[in-house]
Amino acid sequence: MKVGFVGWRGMVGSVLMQRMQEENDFQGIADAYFFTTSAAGTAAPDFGQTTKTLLDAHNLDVLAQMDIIVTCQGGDYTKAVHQPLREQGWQGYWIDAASTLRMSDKAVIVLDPVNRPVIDAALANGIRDFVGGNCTVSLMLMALGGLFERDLVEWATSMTYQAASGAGAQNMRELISAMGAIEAQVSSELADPASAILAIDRKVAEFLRSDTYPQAQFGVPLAGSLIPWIDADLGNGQSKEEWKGAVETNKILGRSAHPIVIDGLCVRVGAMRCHSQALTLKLKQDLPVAEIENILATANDWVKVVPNEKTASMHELTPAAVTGTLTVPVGRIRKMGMGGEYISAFTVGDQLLWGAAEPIRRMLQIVLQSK
Ligand SMILES: NC(=O)C1=CN([C@@H]2O[C@H](COP(=O)(O)OP(=O)(O)OC[C@H]3O[C@@H](n4cnc5c(N)ncnc54)[C@H](OP(=O)(O)O)[C@@H]3O)[C@@H](O)[C@H]2O)C=CC1
Ligand SMILES: N[C@@H](CC(=O)OP(=O)(O)O)C(=O)O
Repeated sequence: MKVGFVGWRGMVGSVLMQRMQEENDFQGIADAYFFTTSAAGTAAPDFGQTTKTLLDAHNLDVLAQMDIIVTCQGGDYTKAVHQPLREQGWQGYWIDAASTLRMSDKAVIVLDPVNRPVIDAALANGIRDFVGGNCTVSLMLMALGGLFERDLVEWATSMTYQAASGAGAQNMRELISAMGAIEAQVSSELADPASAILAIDRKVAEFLRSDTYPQAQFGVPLAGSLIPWIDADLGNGQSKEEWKGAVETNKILGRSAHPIVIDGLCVRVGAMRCHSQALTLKLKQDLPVAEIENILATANDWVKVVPNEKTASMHELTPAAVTGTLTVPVGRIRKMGMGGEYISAFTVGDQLLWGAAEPIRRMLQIVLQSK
């Protein structure tokens, strides 16, 4: 099988390459090819493949020679290349991290620990386009998939705390720069234990509202603040990120015809690469918390139920604890005051791993093993 990689050096692509190396995935690929939109003909990364130069990612004739194309290049690239390639008769597998094709009837959203039967049925039916889900959706389903799998959820609402990485590499840099810039405003006052906290606070507030605060990427301050809107304004009061929560979840679960109501608010916070979300779920039954925890804990190999206690929650249920790992902890599970069917949950996950690269990596393995 000839496998072409596009977008391998971007943030998501780099995490994908890192994971493929960790899992020795390249050993199972007879022929790997690396593409570029900017530097065709220069040296390719060395993952043991025979072709050592980068190929032009816009050359349809070269792309058409691939059996599988894996792209983390982004939605504009998918828009420019996917349809023309299909129109010229290419029958290969297209595995994509971008959102462009997710809601297409000809594409499946992949998250195999949750929807392997949907993926297998699609492969059997000749589907060739497989797309990773929105990071927030994938992480929510990795955490709470057990309840959805057993059809126990009547409705769910999520309030998210999304990391800077979801907006891109430059946004992560801006967050760190802004953190440093805030500290620099008041470093002398901080060094003096006798300085007045309200004077420090006033200086920080002035800086947050000033033109010198670094905000070229986000447009407004993130460090020392938050941004209660992610992605496009759909014009109906909902953000596109919030819309994805419902449509993608139901598509992943293969129940778009009988959708579960899912809605919430998506908020950007000053975390680096872990998305967190607080959920309220109405279950169809009044189940004991221990049974709910057991259903969640046994749903896949990566979810980890954190006891609803202060110490465990503070140490195990945070971006600081989870970043860079494949573990998806879920905790703060308790019955809410509204009644026995209403439960709360809080979950954290690395949005570059299960939120982006890992479902793509695993889908490539599934296709390779199906041949
Ligand atoms: N960020 C996220 O959280 C998620 C992103 N996605 C999807 O993945 C797509 C890619 O996202 P992301 O990885 O953040 O994008 P990046 O901006 O990091 O990378 C995209 C491309 O930019 C080019 N590029 C230009 N300059 C550089 C540089 N200095 N370092 C690395 N690459 C550079 C590369 O293409 P070339 O080599 O051809 O020049 C690279 O493949 C998104 O558009 C989105 O569709 C999906 C889920 C989550
Ligand atoms: N929108 C997500 C990141 C992302 O890339 O999402 P999508 O793959 O659905 O475009 C965020 O900002 O956190």
